[in-house]
Amino acid sequence: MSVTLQLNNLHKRFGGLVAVKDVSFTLSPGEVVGLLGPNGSGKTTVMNMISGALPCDGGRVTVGAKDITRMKPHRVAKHGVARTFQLVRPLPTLTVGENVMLSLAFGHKRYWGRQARDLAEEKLAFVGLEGRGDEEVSNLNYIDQKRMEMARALASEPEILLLDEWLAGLNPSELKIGIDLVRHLQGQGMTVLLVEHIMEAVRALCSRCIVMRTGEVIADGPSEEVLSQPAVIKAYLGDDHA
Ligand SMILES: Nc1ncnc2c1ncn2[C@@H]1O[C@H](COP(=O)(O)OP(=O)(O)OP(=O)(O)O)[C@@H](O)[C@H]1O
Repeated sequence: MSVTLQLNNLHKRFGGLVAVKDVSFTLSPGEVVGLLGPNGSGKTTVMNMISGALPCDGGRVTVGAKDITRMKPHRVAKHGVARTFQLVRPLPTLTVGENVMLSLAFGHKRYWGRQARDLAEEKLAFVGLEGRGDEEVSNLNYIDQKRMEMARALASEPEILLLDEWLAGLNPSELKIGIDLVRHLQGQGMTVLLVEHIMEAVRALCSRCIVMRTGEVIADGPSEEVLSQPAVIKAYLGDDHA
């Protein structure tokens, strides 16, 4: 895995609201970086623009030498970028395995039939759902839905993974499983951009954090350093705590 994700002056407005303003940063191959900020600061909008779910109004997104700005999500996936969503959105009429196979059919490389089925099983085993490909999606509890969401993202064989609050809503023991899974991906060299409010997870996984406030990046650097900056504490907790 060897590609760099680069954002240059990304900009997005919704009517009169500037949701993302001149956001620039680069993720080196294999980095796991936290994208933090209070509610409404623009994190998901940034993820949406990288993944092609939202067109940007200005700026550029590149993966390696390839400009992926304004590409549709399925084309972005083909350039090695996958994402999970804040809310798990399985296709309920398909089985667990079929949900993963769908991503294989439209991913980075295309797989069909037997090969897709085998690969889906492999991805499901990786996330801890070994042998459960034929189950109804409705059988899955919350952590297993999260696992399936991760398997779907991994099915497109990404080099860069965008995790949008993937760990949210997990209980403490599930959180540990989730953190371990991301760590495992980290060990394989995956580049990860992690939007997360759970600081335990951020501290466990991210050596670097980028913090946004009202659409702008206000800090970017080593996690411990960034998280102790007065401007960051103020953004989260208000003036009295800075
Ligand atoms: N589709 C949209 N239409 C209009 N406004 C939007 C839209 N999506 C986001 N916004 C606004 O843009 C701003 C940034 O939202 P965004 O969801 O990116 O923030 P966030 O940092 O991800 O927040 P959270 O942590 O709550 O998920 C907010 O003011 C939000 O209300």
